Amino acid sequence: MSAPRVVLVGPMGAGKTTVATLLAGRWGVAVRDTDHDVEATAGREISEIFVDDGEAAFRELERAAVATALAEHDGVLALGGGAVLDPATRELLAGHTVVFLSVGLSDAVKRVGLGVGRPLLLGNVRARIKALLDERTPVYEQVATHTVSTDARSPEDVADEIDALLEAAQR
Ligand SMILES: Nc1ncnc2c1ncn2[C@@H]1O[C@H](COP(=O)(O)OP(=O)(O)O)[C@@H](O)[C@H]1O
Ligand SMILES: O=C(O)C1=C[C@@H](OP(=O)(O)O)[C@@H](O)[C@H](O)C1
Ligand SMILES: [Mg+2]
Repeated sequence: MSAPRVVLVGPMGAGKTTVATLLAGRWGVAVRDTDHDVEATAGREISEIFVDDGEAAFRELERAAVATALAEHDGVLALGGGAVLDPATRELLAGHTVVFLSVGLSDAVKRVGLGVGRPLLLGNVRARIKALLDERTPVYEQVATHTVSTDARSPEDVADEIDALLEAAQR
């Protein structure tokens, strides 16, 4: 049975997609991102799925995408920021190496800009991110085997820490 070498979770703007790509390049393994898988399955962008069918429909596609990726992907896997809200997904994550990329409000706001392409940030981006961080941080902590802070750090620096953490865990 294969399992991802590492699964990255955390809020929008934590750098999951960016750091997953960096790590996979370093390790010479494939990268997978459940947001991309959902878009490929639906044949539409995430913002279109939200507008056309609503968030619940997106979450159902996301739940299936995460389950498939956890079962068949053996490289680096980035989840969308809200994937861990699903209890079945949290159960599936048990036993995997899961890194919570944490980010504070001000860095997250800088990184997502106007939030284009992230429908949950429509309106007041700062207020939306604050609410999501408050609500979800305990859930990220619950599923994570490791936590890495990304505030004021480059993606390369974050990837270095994950690399070192996993190497130490294998020893
Ligand atoms: N450590 C970092 N420092 C500064 N900018 C970053 C960092 N990580 C990611 N970014 C930038 O922030 C934005 C969001 O990154 P992304 O990887 O899409 O995050 P996520 O997938 O967690 O939502 C991108 O423009 C990316 O280049
Ligand atoms: O936090 C969320 O609920 C979401 C995060 C997004 O992914 P990123 O965390 O990669 O931006 C994407 O799945 C969707 O817009 C919803
Ligand atoms: Mg992403």
